[in-house]
Amino acid sequence: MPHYITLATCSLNQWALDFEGNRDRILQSIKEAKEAKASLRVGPELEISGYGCLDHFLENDTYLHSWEMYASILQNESTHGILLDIGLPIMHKNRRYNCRILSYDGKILLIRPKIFLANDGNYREMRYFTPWLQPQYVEEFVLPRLLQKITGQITVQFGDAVISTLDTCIGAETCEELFTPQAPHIAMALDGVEIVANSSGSHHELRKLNTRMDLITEATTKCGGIYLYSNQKGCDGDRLYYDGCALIVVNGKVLAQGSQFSLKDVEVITATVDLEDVRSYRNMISHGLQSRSTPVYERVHAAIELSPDSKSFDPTIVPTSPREIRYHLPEEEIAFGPACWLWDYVRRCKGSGYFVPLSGGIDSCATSVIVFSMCTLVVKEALEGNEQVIRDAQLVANMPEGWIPETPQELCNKIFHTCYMGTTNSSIETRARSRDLAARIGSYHVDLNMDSVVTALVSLFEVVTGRKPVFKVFGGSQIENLALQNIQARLRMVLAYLFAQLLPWTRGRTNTGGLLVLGSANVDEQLRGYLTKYDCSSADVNPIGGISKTDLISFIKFSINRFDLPILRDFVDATPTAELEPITDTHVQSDEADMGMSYEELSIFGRLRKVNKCGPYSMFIKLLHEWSPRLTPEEIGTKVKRFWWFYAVNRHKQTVSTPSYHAEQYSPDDNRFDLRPFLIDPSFSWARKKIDQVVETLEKNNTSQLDTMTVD
Ligand SMILES: Nc1ncnc2c1ncn2[C@@H]1O[C@H](COP(=O)(O)OP(=O)(O)OC[C@H]2O[C@@H]([n+]3cccc(C(=O)O)c3)[C@H](O)[C@@H]2O)[C@@H](O)[C@H]1O
Ligand SMILES: Nc1ncnc2c1ncn2[C@@H]1O[C@H](COP(=O)(O)OP(=O)(O)OP(=O)(O)O)[C@@H](O)[C@H]1O
Ligand SMILES: NC(=O)CC[C@H](N)C(=O)O
Repeated sequence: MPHYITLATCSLNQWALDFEGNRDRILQSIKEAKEAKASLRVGPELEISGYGCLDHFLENDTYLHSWEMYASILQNESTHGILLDIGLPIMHKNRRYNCRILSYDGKILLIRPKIFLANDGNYREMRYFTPWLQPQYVEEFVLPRLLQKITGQITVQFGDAVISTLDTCIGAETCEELFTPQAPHIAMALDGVEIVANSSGSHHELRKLNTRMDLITEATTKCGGIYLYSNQKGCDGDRLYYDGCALIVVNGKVLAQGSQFSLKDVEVITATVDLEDVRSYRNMISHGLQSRSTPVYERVHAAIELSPDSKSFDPTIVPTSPREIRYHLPEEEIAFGPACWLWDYVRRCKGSGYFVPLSGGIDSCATSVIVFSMCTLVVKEALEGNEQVIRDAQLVANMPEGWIPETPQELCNKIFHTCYMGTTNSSIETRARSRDLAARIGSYHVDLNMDSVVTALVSLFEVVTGRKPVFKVFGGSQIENLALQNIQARLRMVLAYLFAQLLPWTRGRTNTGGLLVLGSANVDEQLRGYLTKYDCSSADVNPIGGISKTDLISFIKFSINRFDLPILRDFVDATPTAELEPITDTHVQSDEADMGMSYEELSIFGRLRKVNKCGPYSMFIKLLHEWSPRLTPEEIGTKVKRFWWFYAVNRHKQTVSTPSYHAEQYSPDDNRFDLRPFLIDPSFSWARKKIDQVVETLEKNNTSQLDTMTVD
């Protein structure tokens, strides 16, 4: 006889410290879960405070307000009649824990603290929370008086227990715990827990979703059981975009999957599952054998039924069928992730739109296409009647109630401003590409010449010092050549802020704020330091600062058809150039020639440095194997040494790099992700000696095979 149970999980666009907004989204998700007749609802990690509060988790107010919001949820009778699993930070015995509270009908059943905290890459949970670290251990927790009054309970269980209802058993695993070698769901499954609810705050990274999906499907393929995955979504106040993708999986098969990128603040997914499927799947010898030696969880008994009475067959309850997992292409991830992040950013900071210096090159073009993608998403959602999106669009565009944008171009024209800032070194091609792209996406475009400003500053310098710098092509030194480039680049930044502040005013919008300036330095040029400090790379936010040049080019190619922008073909075909040096018959500036390495090589160096944690010497050894015999050991050594040289001399630029959407595993973001000193001896003298020694030995032996030699 089947035992059908309907379960709900969700993705919520929570915002750090937006206690009331977060509470309202939680209430909405509970409402939708109940409407779908679900008997259990799980929400994202720390959903009451928002996951990304960072050092605000050290403030007692965060704990107080979280309890206050939680109390208002429990008090609200519309939240009764469903088992709730809600995330919030809790103080216990003067220690701060990352917790979930399981409750039913206004009574708390269990507080489950996170056992294994996330503490690598972007995560620093150990800075704010104490890990519970003791699986299966439970203590008593005295409720705050506010909660005592509401629940009539004085103490509740606090620790790693599970909930036993009249018909099934439910356990909680929190985000990172799924990623650990000995994940809690294993012991829980072996001890008879049938439903594992995972509450997460997990961010987007290009090509990462399958790691999460593989872990969940593998967990339930091996252990059997139902896995309910909930995740935060959106920009909650930082460089990360949490990418939702709530999931319901049973015995390795996906039954429901939420969207990874969307502008819906609340997204609930549900599935109806037969508990008997779990029981028969687990009827395997190996499962039975290992269950004899597994630890036993304390059970908190709740006299409630989550599945309807199985004696009376109800033909209206239909089990959900399995479906394929859906993944986006990396190009789609670039189109939608940063676009959703930008929308949250501009609406949450009550901005009037964005401004980008549009050069006619790939990077600022990609930035503009991402803004266009944002407008496409907003218009689609508005036309489908999403009230929140309509309200936000009216506020950002400074339009009256009742206005709904009908095309992405219409919205773009109101909120997106592009500006070509030409000099005598600019070409007609880049100017035309900027103008044509702007016309196609509908942005409000300004085309200006700034030679008079550059000349004014250089003349001032001449008057003060009596010296006149000249470009290298006209006989100047390297130092003069760089200074003349940098002054153009830096003045563009000053003009960008001036125009961003005043353009809305020139368009008659006197009662709105300025525009946010977008930067468009990609991950590779930041890593190499191929940018002028405090030029257009110094902006308010940068949607592509975590994306590699090679991925950006694929994204632009993909966008030609995806967004019907044939003009993008011209951007792809053009050679990347800064256009800061005079063009002569024999000289046209080019990025890769300037940098002394290709963008493809930069991606390889970047990955080895950050992801594989290589220093110069081990990077050289790895590349020796990969690049021989195409390159000689000496050539490989020279490339590696050159990369580390430029990385080190330019590292200081990362300390002021514009906050970027985190997208890439090898991001050099100094402020959150890639913590390094910024005063580094670029010669790496000892590593250099070791590299030279290997090169010398290999050349003496006339071989590129490392295994035929020994090095000290
Ligand atoms: N160790 C250190 N710690 C802290 N700050 C340090 C520093 N060393 C220099 N600095 C500061 O940094 C300044 C040097 O940096 P910066 O002014 O940026 O100048 P710099 O890095 O010397 O030159 C700019 C680089 O960007 C390239 N570029 C220029 C323009 C456009 C593009 C493009 O992508 O299209 C590329 C150009 O070819 C060159 O490689 C120094 O004057 C000093 O103020
Ligand atoms: N002529 C220009 N007009 C407007 N903005 C410019 C111009 N040249 C450069 N910029 C701005 O300065 C940024 C850095 O300039 P740079 O020449 O280094 O371009 P890049 O990093 O190769 O990017 P892109 O591919 O967008 O040209 C550009 O992304 C753009 O925002
Ligand atoms: N909040 C967490 O525990 C997140 C950690 C996990 N490694 C992730 O990226 O999803």
